[in-house]
Amino acid sequence: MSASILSLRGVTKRFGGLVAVNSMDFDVREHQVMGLIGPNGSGKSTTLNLISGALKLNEGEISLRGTPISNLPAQDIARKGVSRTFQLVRMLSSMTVRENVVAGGVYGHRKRWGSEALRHADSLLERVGLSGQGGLSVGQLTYIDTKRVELARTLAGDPKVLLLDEWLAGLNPTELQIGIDLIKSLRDEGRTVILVEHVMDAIRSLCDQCVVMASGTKIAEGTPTEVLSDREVIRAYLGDDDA
Ligand SMILES: Nc1ncnc2c1ncn2[C@@H]1O[C@H](COP(=O)(O)OP(=O)(O)OP(=O)(O)O)[C@@H](O)[C@H]1O
Repeated sequence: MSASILSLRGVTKRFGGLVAVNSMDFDVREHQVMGLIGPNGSGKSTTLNLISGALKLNEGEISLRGTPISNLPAQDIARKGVSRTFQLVRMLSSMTVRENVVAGGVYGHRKRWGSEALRHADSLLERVGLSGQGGLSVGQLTYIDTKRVELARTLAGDPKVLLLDEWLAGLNPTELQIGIDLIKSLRDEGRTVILVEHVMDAIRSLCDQCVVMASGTKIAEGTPTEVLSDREVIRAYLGDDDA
């Protein structure tokens, strides 16, 4: 079994009186895909924001290979190899697709400059299915293609731990299969992936482990088959009447 690369212990985030993330504990093992799932508003995106440093914890600790990272600014966490995509894609509209990908590497784990950065951006665009599209303005892209660019941007800094926030949402069945295969290939090349996802087919076929949240708290942990047959998880998704 692979070693733990990322650990959360007692991680708590409050927004005023609301406890969005309540004493979360879990470990993510190296080279695995971990699914963070749960009903709307259960605290999944907030947890990703705490890992990436976009939000600061109220209590607890997050460590990367045993070294605490939760007190670091977001760009330092990215430099250590933890990067994320956003649920609402954030593109720099004055730049081309290729320039957006290059910009994504600026705070990354591995930096490239000049022609090397441009070549690397083109190879990432090819990888996400946007071969030859680097010169387009981002305004010319379809929704799906902006998501592809978002992933290429995140990969530009060579992250070891990739945080995907509903990256597969809104894809049609053909695109979904391509997206699933792409995430599998990222794991196969040695990256660790944490994905927040509502698409259950993707959870089943991609995740080695899942953590299920409800109202900010971890209610189950295990393989997709284990957690998706857990009574408390079914109750959290369907409500008491339907469980
Ligand atoms: N910046 C914020 N300020 C105040 N409350 C917030 C903030 N961000 C999130 N929340 C609240 O924290 C709770 C958890 O939200 P979060 O977005 O983490 O849930 P989620 O599981 O990712 O939901 P979804 O699946 O709908 O994206 C919700 O009640 C949400 O309204």
